[in-house]
Amino acid sequence: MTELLTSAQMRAIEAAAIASGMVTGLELMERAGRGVVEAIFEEWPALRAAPQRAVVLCGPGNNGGDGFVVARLLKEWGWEVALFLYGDPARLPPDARTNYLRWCGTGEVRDFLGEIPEGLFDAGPSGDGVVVDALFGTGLARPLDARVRARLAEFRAQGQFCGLHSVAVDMPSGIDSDSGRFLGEDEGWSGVQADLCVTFHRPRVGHFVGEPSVGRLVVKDIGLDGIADRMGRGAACRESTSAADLICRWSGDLRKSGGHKYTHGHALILSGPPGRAGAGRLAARGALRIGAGLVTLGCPPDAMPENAARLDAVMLRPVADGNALAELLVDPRVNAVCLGPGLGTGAREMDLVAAALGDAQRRAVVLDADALTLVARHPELFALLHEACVLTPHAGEFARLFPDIAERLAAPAVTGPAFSRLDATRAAAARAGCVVLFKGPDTVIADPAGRCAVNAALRERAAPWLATAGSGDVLAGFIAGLLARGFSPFDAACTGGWLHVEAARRFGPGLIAEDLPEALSVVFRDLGL
Ligand SMILES: NC(=O)C1=CN([C@@H]2O[C@H](COP(=O)(O)OP(=O)(O)OC[C@H]3O[C@@H](n4cnc5c(N)ncnc54)[C@H](OP(=O)(O)O)[C@@H]3O)[C@@H](O)[C@H]2O)[C@@H](O)CC1
Ligand SMILES: [K+]
Repeated sequence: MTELLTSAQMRAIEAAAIASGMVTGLELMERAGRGVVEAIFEEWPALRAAPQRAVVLCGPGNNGGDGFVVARLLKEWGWEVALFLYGDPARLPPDARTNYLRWCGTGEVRDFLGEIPEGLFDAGPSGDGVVVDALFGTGLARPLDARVRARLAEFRAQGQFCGLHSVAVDMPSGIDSDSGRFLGEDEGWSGVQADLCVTFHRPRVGHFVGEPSVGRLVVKDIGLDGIADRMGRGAACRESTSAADLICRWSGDLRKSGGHKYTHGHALILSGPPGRAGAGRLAARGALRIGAGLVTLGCPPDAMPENAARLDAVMLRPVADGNALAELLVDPRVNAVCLGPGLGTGAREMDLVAAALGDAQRRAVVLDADALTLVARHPELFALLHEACVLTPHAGEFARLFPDIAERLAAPAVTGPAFSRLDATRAAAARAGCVVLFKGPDTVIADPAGRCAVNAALRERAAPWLATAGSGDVLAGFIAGLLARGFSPFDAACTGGWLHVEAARRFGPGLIAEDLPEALSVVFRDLGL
């Protein structure tokens, strides 16, 4: 797992490091600038071969300070560097001002809003180069002024047109680092995507949620590791607990060590009427493949022949109504229930949801798709949610369940830190009193206590093939299977989500939902299980 930080947490860590005397702000800035230059050469090794051209855009704060360092270091490499400053040099913060003065000893400072010199974007002597955006980083507090935005877009676009790589320092300017959202009324504006974004110490939440328009993200060490631990019991330490975990590994133990089938739990998947039971079967197969010892599909009696013809290892039971479900749940070995995929939203299904949630044992329940619609429609069902439940809404279902939270998330972000998908999911989990997995390429999982994780399928971990019918049904089954195996609701949601993306990535193009459970065995083998 990788820890993600908010901008306030990052500031607290930096401030604590500086206050402890272990490093100065100027040293951190030097390391940051050096990190950016290293990342540029690592990303495009050919740039090392001969001097190139750089256009460096510096802003009025310490992000601009990093830009002055980058400009100076590239100039030392013999590059042609043109530097543009937005803001008054006399008002730069002290470390940025020091680096401004160092730069002034070697090169010219041009006005960011002034004329763009002719031929500026002609590639360097070897036909290559970079445009470095060091206008704003974690200090962005409000939307960019229209002139700044237009000029930044012009720099990026012309640079891209002329074949220069686009590099953002810490965050592409204009994006709020806590939410990944563009600040401003017309949120969709993004200028041109940065090919490379170089951040420091730990990634920020905004690098993984929202729409961070970054081709590749590199995190450079600037010597702050362990600072929160070393600070001991100080306030900065408490402030710097992580905002979220990016799931890079599974969070629970997936190994199966001996025992018999009941040792690994029994998941019950409720399915819908004849002709609509495929979604339930997909969920059931997912639950079985992920390692539940037993999986039963409970379907309306008239759907028995269809399901019997399609199932082997998955067991089948008729479940006519809520009473029939309650009878099944008398067996304490049935320890996880999944409702939603292809279920329907009629009286029987409402009864089933009520029976599953009202069960005295308070066993683990995954609610997806139609079950979420029912819970959104009927406050009496919502009131039955408890801490062993997992809700897996996509954006539409989320808006039906939590309309005011969704509205707040959809409203333009005009000040930083802006309301993020993380904030929204946390608020939803607190209100529902259970784990919420808010689906998207930047899936967020939160529990009612505020614990939060991001399962980002972005950039090198992108899995566009997951946008296929039935893939959500399999995810619900994965989570149900892990709950049956004894994972906590939060770990089941995190691990299920992580494996879902990994399975899709292993299979790749051409993926359909049926392939997801089958691809799990390859993922497990790669994990050494
Ligand atoms: N701290 C450290 O030790 C290290 C920090 N590092 C680097 O520092 C960066 C953070 O620096 P930072 O806090 O100075 O914020 P930054 O992003 O430069 O902007 C602040 C300035 O912008 C202004 N401003 C804000 N919004 C605006 C707008 N829309 N339009 C116009 N102006 C606007 C704001 O003005 P004000 O809001 O006060 O009017 C203020 O002047 C961080 O991203 C990393 O790159 C690294 O060197 C590692 C060590
Ligand atoms: K920037």
